[in-house]
Order: sequence, then structure tokens, then C-alpha cells
Amino acid sequence: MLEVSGLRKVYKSGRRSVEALRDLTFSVERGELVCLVGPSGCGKTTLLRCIAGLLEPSGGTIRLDGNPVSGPPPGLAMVFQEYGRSLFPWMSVRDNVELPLKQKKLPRTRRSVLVSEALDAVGLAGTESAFPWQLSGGMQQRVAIARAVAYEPSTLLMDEPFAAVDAQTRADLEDLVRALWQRLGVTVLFITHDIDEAVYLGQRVVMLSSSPTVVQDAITVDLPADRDQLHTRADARFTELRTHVYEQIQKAKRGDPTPA
Ligand SMILES: Nc1ncnc2c1ncn2[C@@H]1O[C@H](COP(=O)(O)OP(=O)(O)OP(=O)(O)O)[C@@H](O)[C@H]1O
Repeated sequence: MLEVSGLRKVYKSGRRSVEALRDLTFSVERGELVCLVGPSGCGKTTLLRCIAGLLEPSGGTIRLDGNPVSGPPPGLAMVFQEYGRSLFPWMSVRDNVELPLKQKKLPRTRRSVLVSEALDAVGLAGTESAFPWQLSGGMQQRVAIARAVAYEPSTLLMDEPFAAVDAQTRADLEDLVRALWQRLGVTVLFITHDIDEAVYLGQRVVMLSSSPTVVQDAITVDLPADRDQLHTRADARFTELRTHVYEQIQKAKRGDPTPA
């Protein structure tokens, strides 16, 4: 479970200070999939860096599985937008997925099982000896997801992971994330600029305001758990929910107050 409470971050350099995050409070329950959307520049990177223990908040607390975050938390794995930069080009697919498991000091046999299972789960069995640059963008992002999954995290943080792939691949990867999440029971915080993606994927959608950032609104996505690209997106309730999120994001951009 991830708990962000009263999070504030002010960047200070000399006499200049920028309040990026004003007061962020939200939580992601154990095993929940929550999407976070907000206007550009709303402090998403700042928030991520705080959750990942790479940046010290100016105020408030972050807890992961009950423990205060100070430094990179052991139960957290991340998937980034720039798969090209997050995979090591000189390492095979197998070695890329295995690397964090070596850092975790798992024995060789266990590492081997986890790597094979994770690559199988993302539909990449048989690519172990390929190098990332020999794969398509979508396949590289699958490798990055396999690496995160193999690590067996309690929480998966996904930072606009599909922003750089084509629409068809993106749809496939969205379905992959939901399938893995349902299968593994992992807690997922998924950050995206794409409102449709947030509603399609999430059990809840948390909307952020413009910087200095607060939580603008949060909704429960009361769509059936079994989702598919064709029927879910054509559902009248899907349209209602996306309209609501869109309106809130527009309000956030204009700086309108948060709803009561
Ligand atoms: N190191 C820094 N020093 C000073 N101000 C910063 C620093 N990093 C970010 N900011 C400011 O904090 C605010 C939030 O920035 P951040 O990069 O977290 O937003 P973002 O939501 O990730 O942006 P985008 O959606 O465009 O990627 C911005 O006003 C930015 O100018």
C-alpha cells in the first residue's frame, strides 16, 4: 500500500523558490490499480522522485507498505516512458531482466526461474538472447515491464510507460498491464497524460491540479473488471467518466478551485 500524505515540495536555489507540490494526499490500497492524471508541468516527475526516495520532500510523508520512504524503497519497481534509455543496449534481454535480481542477491536458480516466468508473462519467451536494439519499441517496453515484474515488487510505479509507442501497441500493452495486475495482485500507480487510458486502466483515477499541485478530484471507475478495448471504450459509462475527468483537467489548467 502506498500512502502520500500532505506532500509538499519547494525547490530552492539561492533566493528563488518554486513550490512544485503544495499539498498532495492520496493512497493506493494494496492490490489496487490507480491512475494519476494532471496537466503538463503539474509536478508528476517531482512526485515520482519523492515516492522513489530520490528527492526529499519539504513536508508531508510517504509510506510504502507501512514504512516511511527515505531512500529507494525495496518493494518498489518502476517502468519509465523512455524504454530506450532504461534498458542497457550491450546486455541481452535475459541479462537486462536479471540485473535487479542480482542486485537483490537472489541465487542463480531462482533468478533463472523469475526471468523465464516474467518474459513468458509479457509474451517474450524465446527472446532471451536478443539485444534490446534488435526489438521493436513495443517489445522493448515489454522487456522493461518483465524486468519490473521479475523483481516481485509489492508496488509498481509506471511513468507514462506507453507515451512513446504507436496506438495499436499501446492498446496491447494496456491490456497486458491489466492482465499482469490481475494475475499478480501487485499495487500499481500508473501516471499518464491520456484521459482515456486512465479511465480504461484504473480502478480509480486521481486528478492533479496545476502546479503548485493539490489533488483536484478523484473518481472510482465503476466499469466491469473485465475490460476490452472495443466494448469498454464504447460503453456509455466510459464516456461519462472520461468527460468528467476531461472537465476536471480543464478546470485544473484554468486554476479553478477543487470541487467540494
Ligand atoms: N530542480 C528544479 N528546480 C526548480 N524548479 C523545478 C525543478 N524541477 C522542477 N521544477 C519546477 O517544479 C514544477 C513541476 O515540475 P515537474 O518536472 O515535476 O513537472 P511534470 O509534471 O513532470 O512536468 P511534465 O508533465 O511537463 O513532464 C515546474 O514548475 C518546474 O519548473
